[in-house]
Amino acid sequence: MPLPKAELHLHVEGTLEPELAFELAARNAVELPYADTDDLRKAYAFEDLQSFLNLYYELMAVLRTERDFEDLANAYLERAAAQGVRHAEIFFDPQAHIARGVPMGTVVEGLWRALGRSEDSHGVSTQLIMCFLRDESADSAMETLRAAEPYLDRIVGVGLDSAEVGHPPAKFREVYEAAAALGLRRVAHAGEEGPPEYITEALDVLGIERVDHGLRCMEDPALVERLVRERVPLTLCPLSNVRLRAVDVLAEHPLPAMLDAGLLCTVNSDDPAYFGGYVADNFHAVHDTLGLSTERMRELARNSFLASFLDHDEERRARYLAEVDAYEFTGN
Ligand SMILES: Nc1ncnc2[nH]cnc12
Ligand SMILES: [Zn+2]
Repeated sequence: MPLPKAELHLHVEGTLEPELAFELAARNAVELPYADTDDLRKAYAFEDLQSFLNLYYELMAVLRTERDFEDLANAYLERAAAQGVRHAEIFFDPQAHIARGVPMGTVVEGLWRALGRSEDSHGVSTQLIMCFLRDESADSAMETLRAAEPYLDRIVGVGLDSAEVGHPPAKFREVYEAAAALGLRRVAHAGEEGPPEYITEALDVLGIERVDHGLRCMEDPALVERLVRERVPLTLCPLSNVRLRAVDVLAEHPLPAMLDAGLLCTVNSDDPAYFGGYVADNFHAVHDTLGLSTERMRELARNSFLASFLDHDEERRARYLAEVDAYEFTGN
């Protein structure tokens, strides 16, 4: 039995496995510029975030109907359950779909067909976080927020993703203010490829409660001190960092130093279909390669529930934490 955990940094579109991409392409008569799944997998050699994003957006062309989004989310939830995930806070990128003529309602209703029965079918509780694409305009983000208003009972918060460098958080001040006024929780990718200043800006200007990635905070000791003092969670994605070359090799990942510094770190999979592993694979990789003790692994699992947006259901959070505390490690 895998260690119980929450997954807090997961792009549902990044769970599109090559086999499902081809199945959906056939279903929707979409032509993919790859001969087969092996040929597609050869394209998974990324140089940086942008080279990954190019493929990530290209493959989304196969997602067209509610059923497609339902199948995508169900496939993820089934895998996540097998990896010990008890709770998942799932990102989606509506602008990337709306731009292709797929309305917000199709995306949210489709995802909800899977998420709404996930507890019964997979034993995984879920929440949805709508991300804005930071390389699109602030006006486009605001329009997207307005388009989401009929679905806010299904969306717990907003996030910010896509190409980071050159798109500082402050561009989205108004849209984050509007999101807060609607009662939405706020997170943002910061410090993945971008500088530590983007992390500070996302905290101060956007009022975020969690930092997605946040890797580069380690370049700024005063920022680390602040993140520790304010108990701001970081959603780290170690295998993603290797594949997108934010770190050279996993053995050089700063996670052990971040934990030693007292940061509230969590481990997540980001875009598992593209980066060679789901969340338990990330846990195993950091355990095996970075030599983290079982107590550190338990801390990571505890952190995932402490950092989750389960504030409306503290009883559930306590139940999940008790499961982590009772977990007996066998082998690794
Ligand atoms: N790792 C990542 N960083 C920024 N945007 C993303 N969109 C999907 N995955 C992403
Ligand atoms: Zn991400």
